[in-house]
Amino acid sequence: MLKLESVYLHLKNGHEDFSILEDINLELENNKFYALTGPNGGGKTSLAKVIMGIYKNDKGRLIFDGEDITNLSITERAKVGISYAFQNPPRFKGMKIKDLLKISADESSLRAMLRAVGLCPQDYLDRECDASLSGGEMKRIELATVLARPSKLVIYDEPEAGVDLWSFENLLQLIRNYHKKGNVTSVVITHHERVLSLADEIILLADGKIAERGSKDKILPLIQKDSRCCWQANCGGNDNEIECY
Ligand SMILES: Nc1ncnc2c1ncn2[C@@H]1O[C@H](COP(=O)(O)OP(=O)(O)OP(=O)(O)O)[C@@H](O)[C@H]1O
Repeated sequence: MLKLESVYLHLKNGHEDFSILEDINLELENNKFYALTGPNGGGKTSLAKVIMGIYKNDKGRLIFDGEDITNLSITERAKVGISYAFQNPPRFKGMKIKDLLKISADESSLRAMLRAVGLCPQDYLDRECDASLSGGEMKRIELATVLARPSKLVIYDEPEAGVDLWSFENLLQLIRNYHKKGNVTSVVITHHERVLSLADEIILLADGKIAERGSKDKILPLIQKDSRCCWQANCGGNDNEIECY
């Protein structure tokens, strides 16, 4: 359903150019539940943003259901059925939560959408989507908007981030139920073992490259051995110098 062919991404920070993704070749199958994991900074969010069209890849092609979507905008990709739930959902000062929800669903279902993610409609519908919402509240509201619309591919970027442990299992159940309705491919970017254990397949992304893919039993031991997933405190150099090694 989605095929990435030799995808590269560079990003500029000031005058410096950084290679973020390198020669990504990846095929996702219809109706499968994937976990995308790997070390911090490995490129998971960047890959999700390339698929959603938020970042434009420098080289390579993206094929979705047989159609070349490489040059489609974010809106056009949303229209063909690709959805992305951000790691840090954007805030919209001046916009009420009910207006954000109305983008995905009709007025009659707004209350049910909020209840489904464990928020009381009376407390939230008229609040603004601004910085006054906690990180976990904003994650739930965004999940509600994503799950309210039909998608063929949904990428959830660290749905566990900022969500309390009591609620996370319920949110995960919502994601699973949406997946089980069928005709949808789910990709959950995660560091959470519980999510890894539910996935049909785990994809390990490290250093901007697909390092491995397979079952939890195959991937978890590899992460412990992969030098790119190591703790970098001993990178050489001394604390008064910039250069290491
Ligand atoms: N605008 C940018 N300019 C330069 N480097 C960037 C930019 N945006 C991201 N990066 C770098 O790209 C790399 C990949 O970042 P990304 O957020 O995709 O990683 P990640 O695997 O999602 O990490 P995490 O597990 O911490 O969420 C990181 O080293 C990050 O510092």
